[in-house]
Amino acid sequence: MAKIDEAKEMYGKMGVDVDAALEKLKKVRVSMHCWQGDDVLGFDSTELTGGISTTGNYPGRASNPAELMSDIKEALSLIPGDHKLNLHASYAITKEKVDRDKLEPRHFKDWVDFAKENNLGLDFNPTFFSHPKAADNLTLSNPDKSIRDFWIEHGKASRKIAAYFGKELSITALNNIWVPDGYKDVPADKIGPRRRLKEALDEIFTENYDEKYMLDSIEGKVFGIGVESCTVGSHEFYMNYAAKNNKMCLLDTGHYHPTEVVSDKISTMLLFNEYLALHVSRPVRWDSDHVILFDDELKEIGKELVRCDALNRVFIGLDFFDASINRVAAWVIGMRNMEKAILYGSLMPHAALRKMQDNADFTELMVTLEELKTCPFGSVWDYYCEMQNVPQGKAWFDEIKKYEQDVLAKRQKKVLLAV
Ligand SMILES: C[C@H](O)[C@H](O)[C@@H](O)C(=O)CO
Ligand SMILES: [Mn+2]
Repeated sequence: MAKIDEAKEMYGKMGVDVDAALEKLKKVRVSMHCWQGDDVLGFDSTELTGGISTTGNYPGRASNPAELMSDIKEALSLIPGDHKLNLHASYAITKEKVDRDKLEPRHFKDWVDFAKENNLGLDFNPTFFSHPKAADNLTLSNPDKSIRDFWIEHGKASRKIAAYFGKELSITALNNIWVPDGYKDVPADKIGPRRRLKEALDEIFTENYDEKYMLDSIEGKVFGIGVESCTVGSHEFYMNYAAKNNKMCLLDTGHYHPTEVVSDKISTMLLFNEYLALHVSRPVRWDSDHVILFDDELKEIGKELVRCDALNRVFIGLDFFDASINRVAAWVIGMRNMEKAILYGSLMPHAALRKMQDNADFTELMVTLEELKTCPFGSVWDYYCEMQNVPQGKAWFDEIKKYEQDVLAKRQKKVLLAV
């Protein structure tokens, strides 16, 4: 008997329809973040600021649009399904010298063409860091009105660009605002900066866009490097702002206290909001942005998205950046793991489990959950990869090694020759 037939039989005995689970997974577009490919540098700056950092010096970093696109294509060829690409404003492709407040849709036309060629949706993020006007980590909350106005214009420009993506691709684009604003040491005034951030957001959001094309999200955080004592855009700030202004909250799994888990927040957010956005990351002791693994918390997130029937209400994006390993492999590992987590969550008899809980059959609930853990998940995942014409098991890594030898290593050589 083929492995997949054995798996279908075993899952069937647990009350799970494997084919239905695979159909569900096929429809999910995960947003792959472009910034894993170049250590978040973008094309308009040479230094990463904003309280985030990459560590490592693995050879072959993409340093121009052609290289980044080539690496993204390589990664996509090893990831099952059709997805989205998440861009930052710092990745505009233009020969003009254009500052961030003056960015226009045309500066992203090459990305739209790329998305069309590769069957991708696009998401967008204004870039409020790695810029001289963000040098002291105060952008939309800066006491200096001229700096605030610059960033407000950037926020407005980014919404227009996101709406252009949505219209061109017929896939709603998410425009996510994250600002690094905060204070290294105990501030004397917290309500002032938060009021300025609130008013700046109000200005950014004055124009209405068709929700078919673009939706806004706002991303809070506990702290960043250099702004350890106060983050202006905290979780509570954005949760309240979003509720009052009909905006979407974006929960980054690395942006909470170490014992808090985002998987436990999803159901609450879904009860009070039509949509939710995620940045799936892996915090190791802090917001370290490690590559996501198929670990317990990722499985919990996958389970929650499925059992809340929320796969069409949650914008799933990834957010990690590791410069210590092959960057293309990092994308493939993370994207495949996110998909595995959704599949894992789909291979569970949720209605029956819910009934056990409601009937206080906690013993049977525990027994069933434990048995599910040893069901042949791997055979179903391999089958999905085969259906989607991407390598199964570890075979995808052979392709990465070849790409490293043929493409990435040559980039490094070019740099050495130039030295
Ligand atoms: C580059 C991203 O936009 C950034 O990581 C942001 O989303 C974040 O999570 C900052 O900690
Ligand atoms: Mn994030």
